[in-house]
Formats: sequence, C-alpha cells, structure tokens
Amino acid sequence: MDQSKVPALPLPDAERAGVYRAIMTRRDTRGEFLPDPVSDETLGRLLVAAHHAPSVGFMQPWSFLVIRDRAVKTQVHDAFVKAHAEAALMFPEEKRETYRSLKLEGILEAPVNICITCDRDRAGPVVIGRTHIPAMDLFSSVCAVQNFWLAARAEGLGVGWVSIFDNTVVQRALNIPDKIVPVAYLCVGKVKFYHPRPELQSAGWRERLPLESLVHFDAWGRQGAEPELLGALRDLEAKAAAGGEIV
Ligand SMILES: Cc1cc2c(cc1C)N(C[C@H](O)[C@H](O)[C@H](O)COP(=O)(O)O)c1[nH]c(=O)[nH]c(=O)c1N2
Repeated sequence: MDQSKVPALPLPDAERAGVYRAIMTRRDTRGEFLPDPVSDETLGRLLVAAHHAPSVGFMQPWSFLVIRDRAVKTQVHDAFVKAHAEAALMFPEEKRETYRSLKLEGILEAPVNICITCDRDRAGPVVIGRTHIPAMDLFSSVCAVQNFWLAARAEGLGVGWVSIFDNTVVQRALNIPDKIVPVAYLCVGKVKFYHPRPELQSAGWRERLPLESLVHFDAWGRQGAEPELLGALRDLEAKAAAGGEIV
C-alpha cells in the first residue's frame, strides 16, 4: 500500500464490530481486580494507545505516572477513604446508605495504578485551538484516558477511574509539580469479569438516559425533526440494552 495515504474505508466487518464491542462492553472496574501482573508489553500498548489520542494544537499535554509502590497507593487510598466519608454526607439522607455500600475504587487491589496528567504549559502560552477555550488541554488529556480505557478493554483488562479525593493530596503523594494537573487516577489490572451494565445502574443509582432525549437538530430544543434517525437510535439502544451487538 502507498504509505503516504491510508484508504478511508470502513474496517473489515470483524474489526469494525470489535471496535464497537470494546466501546459497548468497557466498564468502570472496582471490585473485580486480580493480583496478576500486567505484562510490560500489554501496558506498553495501552500507553501507546493513550499517547496517540487527539490533542488540541497537537499539544500532547499528558504524562503518565505508573504506580506500583504499595506505600504510594496507600497514601492515595487514605485520601479516598477521607473524601468518601465526606462525600456521603453531601447526598440526601435517603441515598447515603446506598452510596456507602457502593465499591468506588480498587486502588490497593489493582496491581498497577496510572495517573494521567495535563501540563498546561507544554506548548507555550498560545496553542492552536486553545486560544479561546482554555480547558481544551484538559479535555485532550481526557481523550488519552479514553484511548487507554478502550485499549484496556480490548486487552481484557479492567480500568477504574477514581476521583473521590482531594487532588492536592494525590499531587503531593505522587510528587507532581504544582503546574501539572492530575487529570485521572486509574486502577488497572486483570479482572474476574466485566459487569454487563454500569454498576451504578444495577445499584438503582441512575438509569442510562434515552439517547433520543439528548439529540437536537440545528438548534437546542429542536428534538423531533428527524424521526428516522431517532427511530434508528431507539432500535440500536434497545439492541444494546438487551446485550446485543450494534453491528
Ligand atoms: C471523570 C470520571 C470520574 C469517575 C468515573 C468516571 C469518569 C468519566 N467513575 C466511573 C463512573 O462511575 C462510570 O463510568 C459510570 O458509572 C458508567 O459506568 P461504566 O463506565 O459504563 O461501567 C468513577 N467510578 C468510581 O467508582 N469512583 C470514582 O471516583 C469515579 N470517578
């Protein structure tokens, strides 16, 4: 093949289905981690996938901290325990017991934790695409997180994002300089299984919203303009909800 251009064709059917399967069966993993190590080869692929995410102005603002040290993990876990207790009190009383019963991290059980950061100064003060919307660099680091998460699903690994802690505590525990923002703290490892649905959904915390209620045409609030597309969305969502493939 001419190396100068990649043909803009759909992937072969099985590969195309695989991409959607990774997207649809990716789960946030907390309680199912196995202690088995993740090979350097596999972890390497996940980091390469993350590093090939899109970024504003090709800024690549991310760095990746690979955390295996029990003492470091314990500091982060301690920060979680404190914030988790504080968070419970922020929910209405009738939801507190459910909140407390949820497993919301796997920091110590996961063999490896990854912190993905954002260096807001990586490409100088003026960045293509960030000139008018400053948060675009943070969004770029989140794109790296999603690439990592989907690649992990393809590898049969679990990833759990933990954000219930004071970020400055995590910043200190990992010795991250002040000017670098910790964007995502991820627990990573082999897992016993994937839950078929988001755990918060199974726990009755929140339902998946009907996609058609989230789609607008040409202007906010114009929601019924394309009944055929909306019908297709309903059918696909029904298939997905029944655990079927969407391709
Ligand atoms: C930015 C951000 C931050 C968090 C999360 C996600 C994201 C995107 N999620 C996971 C979240 O609960 C989960 O994605 C949803 O419940 C949907 O479930 P699935 O990811 O589809 O399994 C998450 N989960 C958890 O147990 N503890 C946490 O602190 C967080 N924090």
